[in-house]
Amino acid sequence: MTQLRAFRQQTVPPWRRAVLKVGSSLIAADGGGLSTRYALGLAQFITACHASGREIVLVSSGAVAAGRLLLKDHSHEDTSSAARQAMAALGQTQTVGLWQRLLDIPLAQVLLTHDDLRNRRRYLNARATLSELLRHRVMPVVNENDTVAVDELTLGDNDNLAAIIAALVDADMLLIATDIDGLYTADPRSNPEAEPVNEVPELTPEIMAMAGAAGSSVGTGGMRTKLEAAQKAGAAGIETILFNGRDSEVVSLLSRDLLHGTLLRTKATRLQARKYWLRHVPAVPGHIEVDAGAMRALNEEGASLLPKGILAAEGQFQRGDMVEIVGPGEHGALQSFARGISQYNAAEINRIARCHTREIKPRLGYSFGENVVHRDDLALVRELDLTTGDL
Ligand SMILES: Nc1ncnc2c1ncn2[C@@H]1O[C@H](COP(=O)(O)OP(=O)(O)O)[C@@H](O)[C@H]1O
Ligand SMILES: N[C@@H](CCC(=O)OP(=O)(O)O)C(=O)O
Repeated sequence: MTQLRAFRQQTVPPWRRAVLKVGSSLIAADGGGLSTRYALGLAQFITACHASGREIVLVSSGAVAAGRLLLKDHSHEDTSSAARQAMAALGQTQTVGLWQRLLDIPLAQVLLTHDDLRNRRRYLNARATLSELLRHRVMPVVNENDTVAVDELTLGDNDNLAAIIAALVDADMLLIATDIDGLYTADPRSNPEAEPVNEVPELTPEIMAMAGAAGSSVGTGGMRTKLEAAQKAGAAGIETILFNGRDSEVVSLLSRDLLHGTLLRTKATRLQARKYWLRHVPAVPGHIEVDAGAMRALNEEGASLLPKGILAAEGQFQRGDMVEIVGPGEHGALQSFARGISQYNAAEINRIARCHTREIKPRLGYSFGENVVHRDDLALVRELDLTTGDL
């Protein structure tokens, strides 16, 4: 490739929690199996972030590329789903092993499919697991569960998965490490005139049209899936940066929040994005009725809803459903004052209503946590300007 114009240096917006996506091209460079060559610099970056109290969820590709060499009769031509899935299963342990060797941080392997994340209950379960891991300062290492995800494997879409995970864990930033310096106005591998794009204020169709396919034999989605990921993250109010994980200087500068790459901004704020979502997810029939104390705590103190303040649940809703929350209104009538995602189904709520949180487990035999509706999943009617509040 001829010499391209360099990206200018810019400052990375402040962040505390980020999803770092590392492409196959970085940990298993073209056909050669796993290698520490580029992973080492990225591991140093992760270590520096961890040491400064930042949290990283690592979305690491590379299982197929790593597994390919380990299959006895490995053949680059054998691209059947079953062969790629076998490679992925074999390569996955190697990939996590590689990161564990390079990092003195406890790692937890998390394998997910897009289907899992479309299912509300599994989405909540994944979110609870990831936040518990982060709370314990364990770094989740996420990949697609290739063994069962045929579509995803053909699409090879860890970029989009990383964006969904960023929204799931409420990250401040999505960091995508790849084998090229950033976004160019065209694929520089076929267009030597391509210009670097340092900053994208908004992902317009013109920007999306700049993206071409993958550049290496192991990478899959190319720039297109990275821009799609930035779009998804942006809709959730999360900004994305694209940088070259092969360039040790670029990676080391990133530890000092200096970027040589592309910053993809978003106009949505995190709060707006969440409120938008809470406003647009339809509530299921039914509600949770709370007492005056809980109503006040939710309305005035920004509290989560605990079982203690709940009087009853009405309807047949499931864990993960969006439900109305009602409390005492004027003249003894019930008033709908909030809505949120319930962590328990209606029957479970009726068994734990009025209880102290420590009673949840003894009563149900299990627990999905102390909050029936977490503050992050709750919007007050007055914030949403939804209705007059009448049921
Ligand atoms: N407009 C563009 N700007 C930069 N890279 C592009 C562009 N269009 C396509 N590409 C290609 O996308 C590749 C990165 O994607 P990919 O190979 O899937 O990597 P990864 O394994 O990191 O996901 C680059 O190497 C480059 O050839
Ligand atoms: N899940 C697959 C690859 C998925 C993928 O998106 O790959 P890449 O384009 O290199 O990020 C694997 O681990 O090999």
